[in-house]
Amino acid sequence: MSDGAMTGFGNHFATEAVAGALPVGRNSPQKPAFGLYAEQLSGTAFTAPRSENRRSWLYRLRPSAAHPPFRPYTGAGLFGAEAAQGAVNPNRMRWSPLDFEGEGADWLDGLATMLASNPPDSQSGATVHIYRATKDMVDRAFVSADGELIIVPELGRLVLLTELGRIELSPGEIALIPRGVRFRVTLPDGKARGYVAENHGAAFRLPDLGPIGANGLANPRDFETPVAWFEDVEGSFRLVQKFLGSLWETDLGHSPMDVVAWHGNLAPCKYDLSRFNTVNTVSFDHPDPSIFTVLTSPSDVPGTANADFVIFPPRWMVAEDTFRPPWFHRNVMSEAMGLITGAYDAKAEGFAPGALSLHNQMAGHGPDVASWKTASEAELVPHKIENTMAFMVESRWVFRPTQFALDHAQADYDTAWEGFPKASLPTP
Ligand SMILES: O=C(O)Cc1cc(O)ccc1O
Ligand SMILES: [Fe+2]
Repeated sequence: MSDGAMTGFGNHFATEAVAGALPVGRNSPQKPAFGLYAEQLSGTAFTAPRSENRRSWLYRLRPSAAHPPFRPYTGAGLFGAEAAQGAVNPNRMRWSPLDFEGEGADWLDGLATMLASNPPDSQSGATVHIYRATKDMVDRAFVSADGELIIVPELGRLVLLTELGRIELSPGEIALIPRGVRFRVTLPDGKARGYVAENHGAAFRLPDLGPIGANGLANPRDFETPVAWFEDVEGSFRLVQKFLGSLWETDLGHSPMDVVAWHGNLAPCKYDLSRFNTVNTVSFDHPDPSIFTVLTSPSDVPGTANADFVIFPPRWMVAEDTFRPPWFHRNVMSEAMGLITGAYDAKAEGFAPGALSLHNQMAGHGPDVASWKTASEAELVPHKIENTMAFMVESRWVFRPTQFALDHAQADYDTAWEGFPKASLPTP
């Protein structure tokens, strides 16, 4: 965070870029300072229980209501695409890192929707996108009415210029942008690729820690929310909104990042994944990956997430008499995975940084043959898995590949599990 940051997850923050802009003791004074406009941005129903309630008050140069009608936007051909038509096949799927093609695109036009689950108006499910960008978003902003966004850079830094502040984001960090927050993206390195997990359900929050206790995993104080920042830009400026999976555009004539002060607990933040306090076995067996949950979006079934954002960070492996990598499994939850850096301990080949994999509900998966062989024969001395960071979006809802995803999947992923020797029982 370049211009200062406020720490904590979901805290009630108060910040002003110009002294005196933030009203004291009330939200909506008759005449806000300097002629600013007060606006409430709600992330939950007004009547949501206090522990769930998320909203912020924004004090801006112009009301965000001031714009002409939205018209369809066709610039980002692969973004917002629906799931492919026809029956969803149950196959395990994997995608090599997507190329940077043609003339290049900014962050918005460079988004490709890969996996969609429930329609956004079901207020459940998650959508997984990949971005490839080589241009700054200059005179336009983006907003998703469909869900909050976890942005996961894999290649190149991003600057997220949001209504509520500036976030500088490097690979190894993630940003969380609430539903409805407008932003544009610039590329300090001129080139960027990464993932976006769009959550249509209940807002992400830190998971309960249960017997782990009061500390551990992602600690609240490591989340950083930017202080108020605004740009006073007039002239041609467009806003593209994602709404029910489709893209719409309107002309604003000014930058919507014109919020001079704000307060509340609905705000973007970032988190450095290297701050994650990884907890794991010190005896035997490979624990369930829920111990690596950074953020969770609960559903209406207790313990059954709408979506969990899980990471596989560097860690010591010390388990005795244990097959240490992920076991073979079939999961009632559906798993989309990406790799930010390094290698993943269950896949010796074919899963490079920038790749994506999908193991939907009940798909048999786990270590590939090479990883299984190595781990089955390894001497079980303490071993540190280093220089790696994979992540998983695990959901109770099946992920449906888009047509683009179906057309670009690796052809031979099933061979990852080809050639396991059969167990041989003792002769009776
Ligand atoms: O399938 C995967 O690679 C993800 C995963 C990792 C793990 O350690 C245990 C279960 C699981 O689904
Ligand atoms: Fe899995």
